[in-house]
Amino acid sequence: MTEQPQRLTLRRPDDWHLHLRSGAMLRAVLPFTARQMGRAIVMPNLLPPVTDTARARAYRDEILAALPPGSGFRPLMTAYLTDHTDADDLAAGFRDGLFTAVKLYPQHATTNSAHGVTDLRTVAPVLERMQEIGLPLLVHGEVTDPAVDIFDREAVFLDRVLEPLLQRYPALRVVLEHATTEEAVAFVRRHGPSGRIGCTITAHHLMINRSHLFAGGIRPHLYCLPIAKREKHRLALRRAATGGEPWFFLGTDSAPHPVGAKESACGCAGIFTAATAIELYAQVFEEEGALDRLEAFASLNGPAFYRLPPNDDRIVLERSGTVAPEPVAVDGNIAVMPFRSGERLDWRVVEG
Ligand SMILES: NC(=O)N[C@@H](CC(=O)O)C(=O)O
Ligand SMILES: [Zn+2]
Ligand SMILES: [Zn+2]
Repeated sequence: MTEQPQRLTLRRPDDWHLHLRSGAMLRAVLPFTARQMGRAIVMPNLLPPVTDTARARAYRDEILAALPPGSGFRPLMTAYLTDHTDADDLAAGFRDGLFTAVKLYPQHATTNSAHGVTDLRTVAPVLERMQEIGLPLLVHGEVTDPAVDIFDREAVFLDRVLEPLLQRYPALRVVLEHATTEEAVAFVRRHGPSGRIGCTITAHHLMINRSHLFAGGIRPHLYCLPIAKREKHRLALRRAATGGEPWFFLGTDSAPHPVGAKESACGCAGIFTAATAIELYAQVFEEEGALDRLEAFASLNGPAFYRLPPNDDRIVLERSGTVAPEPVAVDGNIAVMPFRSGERLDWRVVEG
């Protein structure tokens, strides 16, 4: 039997799917990510959404101003695709290094998606431009057809929307965000070798299945979109994340909401995992006997897809473990609940 490692040194990871929000919420949650991650793809679903270069610049400035002193964290900005997106403005933002990607929210698919795209045909000129200049499209991959069962919305999206999209735009680079099903894993594997598809996997979808949402009563803090699926899907995601294939990479989809908005008759979708993101992934990789593959998933595969260099510096994790924090104060009596709050995790970040 090999001895368990006590310390783990990793090239500093990045978070390729993150919600930072704005104002007091941003100031409360950003330090957690900035402590661990070198960069993050920052989601644009604010109210109002970040739809153009002017808003993205202002949002980036707000994020930079909220960083702890001396932090080297870099936000990578995204544009929220709408029926009215201006392709020239996006292209200028990409050329100037402001935009790293464009985000597709099918209208009403998830939190703050009311301005999302109603029909992909409307944005055809924008997608053509993106494929021409190499600007990646990030997708929330769920159909919004209310006739489709919520647990099937991702799998149906792959057939009805994503496969035709990849065919119609043969050079468009796409990231399927927050994959939750074995169908998504198979889809990404099938297209992965073309080099044009990436896929983020969250820590929580590696840890919970749909039964956890109802364990002993309804668990609003485990509600997110796409919703957690059956156990067989969780196991497929674990094999994908830990299997060493380069098209799967870390994206927490950490999505903070005030506790009151979660613990409600109509609770918001989103799980706040940023406080212990890398610790959660380390735990999963160790359980799968794949700690040696954590660095590729967390720190190398994402930059390779985005054609960026990996981070130069490193973080150190130690087996002494940690306890996921108590609710994090935001403003007045508003707080946000960390995933696994109060529970013990096996690893802790000690340097970085
Ligand atoms: N994942 C979620 O459940 N919620 C995200 C939106 C999203 O990523 O779909 C949010 O902004 O709260
Ligand atoms: Zn989403
Ligand atoms: Zn998200």
